[in-house]
Amino acid sequence: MAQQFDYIVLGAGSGGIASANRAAMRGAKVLLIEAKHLGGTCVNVGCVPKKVMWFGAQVAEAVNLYGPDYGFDLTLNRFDWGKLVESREAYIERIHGGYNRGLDANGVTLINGFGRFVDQRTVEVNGERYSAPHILIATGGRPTIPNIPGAEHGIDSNGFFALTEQPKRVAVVGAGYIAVELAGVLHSLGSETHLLVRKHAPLRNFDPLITQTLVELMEKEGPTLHTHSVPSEVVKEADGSLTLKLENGNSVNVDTLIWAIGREPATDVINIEAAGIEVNERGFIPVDEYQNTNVPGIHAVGDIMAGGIELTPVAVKAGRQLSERLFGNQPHAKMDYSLVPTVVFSHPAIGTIGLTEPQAIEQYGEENVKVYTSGFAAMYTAVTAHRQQTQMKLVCAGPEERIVGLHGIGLGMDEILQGFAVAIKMGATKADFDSTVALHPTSAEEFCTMR
Ligand SMILES: Cc1cc2nc3c(=O)[nH]c(=O)nc-3n(C[C@H](O)[C@H](O)[C@H](O)COP(=O)(O)OP(=O)(O)OC[C@H]3O[C@@H](n4cnc5c(N)ncnc54)[C@H](O)[C@@H]3O)c2cc1C
Repeated sequence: MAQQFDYIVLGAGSGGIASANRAAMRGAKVLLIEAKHLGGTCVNVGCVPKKVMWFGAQVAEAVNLYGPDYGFDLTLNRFDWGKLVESREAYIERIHGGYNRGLDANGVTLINGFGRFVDQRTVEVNGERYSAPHILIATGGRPTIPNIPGAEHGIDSNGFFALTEQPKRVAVVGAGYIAVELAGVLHSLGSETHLLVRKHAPLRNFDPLITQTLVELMEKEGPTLHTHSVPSEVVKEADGSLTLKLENGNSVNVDTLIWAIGREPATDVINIEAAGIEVNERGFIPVDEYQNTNVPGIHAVGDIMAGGIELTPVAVKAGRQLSERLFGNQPHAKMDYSLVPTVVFSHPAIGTIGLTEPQAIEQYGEENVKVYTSGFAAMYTAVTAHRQQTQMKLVCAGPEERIVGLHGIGLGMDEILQGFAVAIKMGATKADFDSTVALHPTSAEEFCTMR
């Protein structure tokens, strides 16, 4: 006999924990099943450890690039990668504790184990069966490894976070934000770092001003960018090093190779066939605007869903909205996937929301789009020999110049974006930005003073 719950959540990552807690707060009897660690990708091998490493890189930049011109006479003995990892993991442990306390307080039953479907209402974990009228699939994704000879000699982003020693020479393959971030961190912390991308640039789907500035900054400051570089084979040499051979005939020899070429859903291992849940050709689960799969009572949120936005706050919000709809007496609650802001923790950071300039022109017509830009050296860097570019863009549409896109690359952009995202979500126009008194002297003020 299966044990009965109101709601079973498969996967205690960003979406799963948020949904389970909210459902329990609304009175549901909830079972949460997690195969590995509470917090999922974001807390254990994603956003959180990545940001800690990025902060470490910021410290390195302050010491190496900016400190001397601010008058600091520094003698650096060494950088201890192991100590940074130790501090990071201790911080993550504290987050696990917080999650455990939250689930306990809300009365969520947590089981550690790998869940699989038995039928449309039942899952099995550790040999026991559990049933519920509503089941949420929030099992996230896993890194993709290319299908080329020797690919197994490389590691993925999970492997990056497992490194206990700093690689001396490293190649990161991939053009997305994870590749850009990992390469930036490694470079700033002192590894000889190569970033290899298939086409002409990383982050090709960002506004052209951002992509172009990122490439210029990499050319000036590193890491070494290899464009039009498609790996064909990895050879492990007698000295233990790895030679990454490319389709264009070039090769790169490194100690560590990191694949960051994308992520794929893990729907192939949870026996979804037993429940009759449809997946698309890439294995992601299609859902409607209420997070319903094709099977009544089975829902999906986060990285596992087809056509989603693979970000933690998106999974969290979708999970909570679903629980409000199912158990919170809010029958129309749903996630709004429009105007989601995104930050890339590159060097310097990128912040972006809404349409790029080409997207706005396609949507509104060139004659209805007006663009404002601003470029300058961030003040923090401008007083040093190491001046670093900031570039910003506002994309406006229609006679009222509603802001449909805001893009920036520069120091502090990660913290600047959130407030502007609120204004844009509320329908702000260029006149609204102009009528707001600037904060001086900051980089952010440029968004309110563009002419
Ligand atoms: C390197 C990296 C950096 C990132 N940085 C950012 C960032 O800065 N900002 C941001 O917003 N997003 C970032 N992301 C993306 C973010 O981590 C994901 O979008 C988010 O974690 C998705 O949440 P989720 O709930 O869908 O899945 P996950 O968080 O992946 O959680 C899924 C959970 O399900 C568990 N699971 C899987 N199968 C089963 C099963 N059968 N039974 C039980 N449990 C199972 C897994 O163990 C996992 O804990 C980053 C991702 C990576 C890889």
